[in-house]
Amino acid sequence: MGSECEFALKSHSAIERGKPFLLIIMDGWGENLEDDYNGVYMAGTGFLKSLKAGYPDRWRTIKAHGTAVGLPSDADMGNSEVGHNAMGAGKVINQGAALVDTALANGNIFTDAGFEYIKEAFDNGGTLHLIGLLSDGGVHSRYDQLDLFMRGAHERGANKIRVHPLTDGRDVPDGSSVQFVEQLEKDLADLRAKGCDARIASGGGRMHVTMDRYEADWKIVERGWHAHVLGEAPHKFQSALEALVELKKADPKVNDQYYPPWVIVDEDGEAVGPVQDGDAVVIFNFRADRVVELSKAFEYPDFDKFDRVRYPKVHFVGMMQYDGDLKLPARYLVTPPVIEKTSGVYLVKNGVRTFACSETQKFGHVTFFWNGNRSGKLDDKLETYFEVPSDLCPFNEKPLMKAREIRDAAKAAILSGKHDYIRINFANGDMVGHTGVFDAVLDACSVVDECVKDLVDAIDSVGGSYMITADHGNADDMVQRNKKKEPLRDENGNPLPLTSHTLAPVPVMIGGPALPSNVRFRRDLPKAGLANITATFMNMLGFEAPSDYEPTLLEVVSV
Ligand SMILES: O=C(O)[C@H](O)COP(=O)(O)O
Ligand SMILES: [Mn+2]
Ligand SMILES: [Mn+2]
Repeated sequence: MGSECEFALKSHSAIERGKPFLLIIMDGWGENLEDDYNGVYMAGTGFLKSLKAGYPDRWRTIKAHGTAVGLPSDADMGNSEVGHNAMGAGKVINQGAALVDTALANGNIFTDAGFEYIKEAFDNGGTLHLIGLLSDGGVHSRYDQLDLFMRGAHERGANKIRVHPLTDGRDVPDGSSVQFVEQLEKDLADLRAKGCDARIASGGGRMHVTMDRYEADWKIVERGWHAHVLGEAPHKFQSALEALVELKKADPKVNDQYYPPWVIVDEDGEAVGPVQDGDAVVIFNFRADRVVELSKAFEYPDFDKFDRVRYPKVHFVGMMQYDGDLKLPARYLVTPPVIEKTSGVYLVKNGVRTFACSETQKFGHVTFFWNGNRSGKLDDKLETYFEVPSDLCPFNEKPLMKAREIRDAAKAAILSGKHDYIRINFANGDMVGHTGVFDAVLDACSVVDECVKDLVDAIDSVGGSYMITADHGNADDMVQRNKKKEPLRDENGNPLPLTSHTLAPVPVMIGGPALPSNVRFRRDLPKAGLANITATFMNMLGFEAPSDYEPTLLEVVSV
């Protein structure tokens, strides 16, 4: 971590150290068009609305999407990984999606060590398996990257390819899985025409099969292992399209996110693509959180989270290395972004006592992503990380999620006097927003408003200060729209739900008795983004921020 003095921070000129500082991230909470489809606006969010009266001195918005958070283009919506990385690090980091684009464009993805390793497998007759999220959402993966990679791999010797797609409906509209599977079938047919035995082998919906995160429910990964590796699933079909159509016919409640696992079989009922000894396996997601668990199942000989039944000896790589501390996986195609000297590192070196808390679904966001994709604590003595276990159901069924439990834990931390910096994430706007169920989103946003108010009251009572912000939009727009921004409807006239994040900016609000009255938001940073909040909250903790961080949003005015 370098020498202590390298990390020593100067005191801030106007804000003193010593009073507790509360940082709240409202996940999936953008500032958007105030109409009937804006869940944040339509919900009982009176407290947060009242803070807007602080505009422009203590309430403003910042960018949370596209190039402002290191994504390839301004058409890319923000997401938790890039958002929490930026807020934790104080810098705009060229993110996984962009790094994979570059590696495909300059060809390095096919010459680096990771590819050499899988090539050994298919040069010796092994099948190349590709497992990952099938969409153009650009949050965990992108279809064009998969397509370019498959073609490039075939040109370099992969003669048998099996794709194991997970349907999305979360970063893209529900129902779009059919188009993506059709596109994939077309591209696989092109490969077959070139002599490659290329097929879809198994799949399922991302929230039910394979893509669990933060060990919320290993059963999800187990289902994926059975389908992708063992070639076993309760539902067997001769084509992926048939799987999507028939499974939906059998249960209309099934959607892209929650398709059960399925396997493609030949005329004899044999699975067409189980993973065998000597095969190559690639996870083509670039984002870590939802593929760490599957990576462990492939990589760890002594894995014990479920019975793998069969553990094939394969050449396994990730699109990226998903966890730099665990070195997981050991082999990967593209080197992940290096995120160093994060705010957490500086703050522990300067003695700040931190309490970080969320529920399981967002726990790694305020710890792992926040600390630049580092697992574990930065300092055992100074930091307390507290996880509230999430429910295991679709979150529209329990839209309050664990907001009140997180509030209670944070309140106790504030009142205890044992922590200088309390950092929490409320998952509701995002996790319920992804379900597309508007009434549930209203409950989700209202409970966040209630809990934020309680915590601001607690911070006031101890003379502290607070910053409330968000990582990207989601609940702020719950309808799909045409180019004129008019809502789209189905054949019965019902609005078509928007399950994905939005491109909206997010609000930032600051206050509390410890914030001197002559400190306010400056007016000269109209294009500020999430990375600008880092220097800002370091100021609120009483420090000048490191000089290479994006500038603070604060200024001190003379009174
Ligand atoms: O993984 C998910 O749930 C979504 O793809 C993105 O949501 P997040 O970036 O808010 O986690
Ligand atoms: Mn998020
Ligand atoms: Mn989300």
